[in-house]
Amino acid sequence: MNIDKTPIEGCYLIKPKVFKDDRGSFMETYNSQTFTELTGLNPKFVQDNQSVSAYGTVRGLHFQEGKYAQSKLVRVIEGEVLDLVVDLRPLSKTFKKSFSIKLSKENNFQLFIPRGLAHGFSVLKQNTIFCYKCDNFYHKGSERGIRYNDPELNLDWHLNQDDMILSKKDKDLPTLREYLDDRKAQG
Ligand SMILES: Cc1cn([C@H]2C[C@H](O)[C@@H](COP(=O)(O)OP(=O)(O)O[C@H]3O[C@@H](C)C(=O)[C@@H](O)[C@H]3O)O2)c(=O)[nH]c1=O
Repeated sequence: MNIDKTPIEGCYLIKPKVFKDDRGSFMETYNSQTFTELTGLNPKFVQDNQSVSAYGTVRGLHFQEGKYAQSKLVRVIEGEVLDLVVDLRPLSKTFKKSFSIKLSKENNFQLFIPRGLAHGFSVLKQNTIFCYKCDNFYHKGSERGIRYNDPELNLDWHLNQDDMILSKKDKDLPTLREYLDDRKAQG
């Protein structure tokens, strides 16, 4: 397993070692010991999620706030996505910066997303299966988000606007500016 730093502090790209033989292949999809050795982090994952999406789906940008903030370890087991994070930690050197990477069944890449980042992905192949571990439980009241087409972030989802499929909830999310103003007002 290789772990590469990304431009966003605490966000790592993980490339599992795949063993191939006549039967097929094998890989460790998570090893807490190796993960801690290579990153210095020790997340305690408590929830595993899976979504299936049609080509053109955009999910995000999502995060949970406060005591329900989540780190996530995300991967694709069928199909391909463009996975995208935005740093929302005000004290971070990369505050408001984004990073994206293609995750696919073929490359087996995983992205570790620390708490304090917004996360989303666009689906580049039909019936993509997206799996992820979270180190905190789902808590509806702590869910927050930023609109996928935020004018300030100007994110490239690698999709034509006409092909995009979004939930009503995601279409109605606030812009980054609206979210940050709201966060400031709440103290
Ligand atoms: C995220 C989540 C949703 N749900 C329910 C709520 C809702 O009825 C249904 C679908 O939820 P959503 O539309 O929020 O699903 P989705 O848009 O796939 O949400 C996910 O998006 C990606 C980008 C993330 O980063 C995740 O953390 C998560 O927010 O599933 C749970 O029961 N548990 C969960 O952990």
